[in-house]
Parts: sequence; C-alpha cells; structure tokens
Amino acid sequence: MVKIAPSILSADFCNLERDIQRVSTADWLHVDVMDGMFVPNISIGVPVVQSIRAHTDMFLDTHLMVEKPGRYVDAFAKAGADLLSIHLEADMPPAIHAALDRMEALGVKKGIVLRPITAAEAVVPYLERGLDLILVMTVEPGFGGQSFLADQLPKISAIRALIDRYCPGCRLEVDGGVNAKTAKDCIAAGADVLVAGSAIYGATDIPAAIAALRG
Ligand SMILES: O=C(CO)[C@@H](O)[C@H](O)COP(=O)(O)O
Ligand SMILES: [Fe+2]
Repeated sequence: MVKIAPSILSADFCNLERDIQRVSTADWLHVDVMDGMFVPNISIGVPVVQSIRAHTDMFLDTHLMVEKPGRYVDAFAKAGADLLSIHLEADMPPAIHAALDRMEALGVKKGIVLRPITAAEAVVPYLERGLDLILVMTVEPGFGGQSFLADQLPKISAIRALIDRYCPGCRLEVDGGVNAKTAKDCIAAGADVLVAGSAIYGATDIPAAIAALRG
C-alpha cells in the first residue's frame, strides 16, 4: 500500500495548523528542514517540529537537508519526529553510521537520502545494517515546485532490487516533482512512499489530489 506524505514546505506557514488539517486524508506529514549550507535555502527547524507535534498525531517524516546531521538527531527526536532521514552526502560514512546508531538508541525510525547525482549502490552499506526508509530525490534538494527528474527512475528500480535483497521491509520514498502522472512511474519503479508539496497544496481539491497520487 503506497503512503502519501504531503510536504509542508508548500503550506502557508502562517496557517500551518489549518494546512496540516487540510491533508488529514494523507498518511504521513513530510517536514523539510534546510540549513542554508547543505542546500541553498533555509526552511524550518526544531521549534517548529515541536509545535507541529503538539497539534497533530500524524507520522512526522522529517527530511534533514543539513550538514553533519548527527548534530541534530537528539533535538529532532526530542521534538517529536517519528522518522529522521539524513543525506548520505552530508557527512563521512562513519558519522552517518553514528547518527543512525543514535536514532536507534532514541527509538526514532531511520532513513537515508540520496541526491540525484548519487548512485544506487551507495545505499548498500546502510541497507546491510538495517534501515526503515530510503529516500530518492527526484529534484535537486532545496526548493519545492521543481520538475521531476525522470532520469532517476532507473535508480528507483535499482534501489527497490537492493532493498528486496538486503533489507526487505525498508520503505522506498520519492521526493520532488511528484504529481498524479509522475507518481505512476514512481510506483511502477518500486516506490511505496510518495512526497508531494505543490501537487497537493496547489490543488483546489486537496483530498482528490491525494487520492490521485495513490494511483
Ligand atoms: O525536499 C524537498 C525539496 O528539497 C521536497 O520535499 C519538496 O518540498 C517537494 O516539493 P514538490 O516538488 O512536491 O513541490
Ligand atoms: Fe523533502
């Protein structure tokens, strides 16, 4: 069953509670954290996640686009994130493994994210240790509203095969430019969690837009 994770990056931050309620027919809430270093944009941080947690029971799928993400695992876990996904490009492998160890110790679900340039095979050492999620970016991270990079579809298929081999049960999420049309391609390639910001918040009928993404 495919899960839909609306990205609140496309919400109105002055009406965040209202905009979270608007996507209540979805499964997860995708929270994009950007530090202005790993990506050329700044979004939201720990206090906002803490406030969101106080206002919703939705599963908080927290995408950390930050340098050296291990520095923030404790703070986001304490703020109420259910899952933390960190970019494998954001630090050296031992530090990424240490951050994943810390997530395990804190009881938060753990994910690894790949930029478009990163090859599928890079996830193998992380799948071997056990992961809850791999996130494939289908745009350059940093901004909502960009066009889907179709050249990432073979990578999604390759990672699906690696998950089935090394870590069955790990979810495969796709993020960036997902709409009703590209969602079909992602699902066909093996994705089972779809993030969408503009395709959901830009729709006049949000529940219908969420339903359309399910395929
Ligand atoms: O992580 C990111 C962008 O860096 C995403 O989560 C975007 O927020 C998705 O927005 P759309 O491409 O669906 O508009
Ligand atoms: Fe994201």
